[in-house]
Amino acid sequence: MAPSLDQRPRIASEELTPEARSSAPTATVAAPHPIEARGLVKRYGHLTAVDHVDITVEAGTVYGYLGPNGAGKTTSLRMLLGLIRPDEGTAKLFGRDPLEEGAAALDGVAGFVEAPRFYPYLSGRRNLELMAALDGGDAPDRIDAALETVGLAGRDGDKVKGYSHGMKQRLGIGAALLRDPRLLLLDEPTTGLDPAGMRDMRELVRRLAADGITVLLSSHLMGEVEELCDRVAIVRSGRVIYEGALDALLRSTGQRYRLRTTDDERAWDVCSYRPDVSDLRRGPDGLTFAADEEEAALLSLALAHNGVGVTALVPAAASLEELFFRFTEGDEQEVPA
Ligand SMILES: Nc1ncnc2c1ncn2[C@@H]1O[C@H](COP(=O)(O)OP(=O)(O)OP(=O)(O)O)[C@@H](O)[C@H]1O
Repeated sequence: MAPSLDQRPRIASEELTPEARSSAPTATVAAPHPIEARGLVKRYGHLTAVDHVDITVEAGTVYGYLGPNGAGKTTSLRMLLGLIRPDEGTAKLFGRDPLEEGAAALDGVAGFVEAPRFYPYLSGRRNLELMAALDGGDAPDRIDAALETVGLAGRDGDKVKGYSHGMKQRLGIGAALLRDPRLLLLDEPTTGLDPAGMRDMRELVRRLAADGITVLLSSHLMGEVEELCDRVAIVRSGRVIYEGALDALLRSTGQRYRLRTTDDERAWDVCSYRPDVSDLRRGPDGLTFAADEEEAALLSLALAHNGVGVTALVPAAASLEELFFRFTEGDEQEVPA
């Protein structure tokens, strides 16, 4: 069960005189963050899978932990949940370290790493009943609501072996909801789902976040993170190379334009010669570059002067996908501070 506000640390009243004690207002310390990890390191032989990672997830956010395959996302989540021991660093959930405090540190915390696992020959409901019995407390009373929330109320009597991958993922979230979580950790919850399954899962995460649950979502899908998350950490080779608000990241590249022309090769040359056009790139939709409005206007004249017809010149924010590839495959100096 979630710790009540009364269990939050206070200034010990024993340190005050009896008079002061009776008149002093009780000073409360700010509630600890849902996740606070400092300097996490995990090595496997010569490989440093997670390399001095700091993560702070504030209450009420949907936090994207984004990185390519093998970047160390699952290993980080395992350490956060106390499933494996870091070689260095600490991870605290609501101020408690799962390695030191065991199950008590996981009060109000739920989720799954890699894929949720169930007894295939039992029904979805029976699986949840067994888990609820393990969780204890009023978890059994939440089964119906959990099945309803994840859209399995009509299929709860079917054996899990007959569930689609998407249904199993949703049942995994249903199992997490039995714990009445304030924090959900989800490791690539849409991996392997078809587009409709992905849409349903995103919708579910959005609804849970709207209900006030803090979510840490690991993913290598930029669109998903862009759609769902307020804050992101981008990891590459075990290290966090960017951490911050998603909108700040998307704005960090300055004013950008997308340019389509009748002759992109020639347009590229014209753009390259202009000193006030920077960060020129080729994309699937023509060229993109950074410039101010005045320069964009001058550039359109220069293109016309060089016999290049402009079919589109529109302001465009850099997409997370563009930034992700730039950061995870390109030069690290490109990552904004
Ligand atoms: N138990 C282990 N023993 C040895 N190496 C491991 C172990 N677990 C993870 N690794 C390695 O650590 C690195 C990070 O793996 P991890 O699974 O955390 O990455 P990931 O970002 O979750 O990748 P993916 O998106 O593919 O799931 C990889 O190179 C992986 O091979």
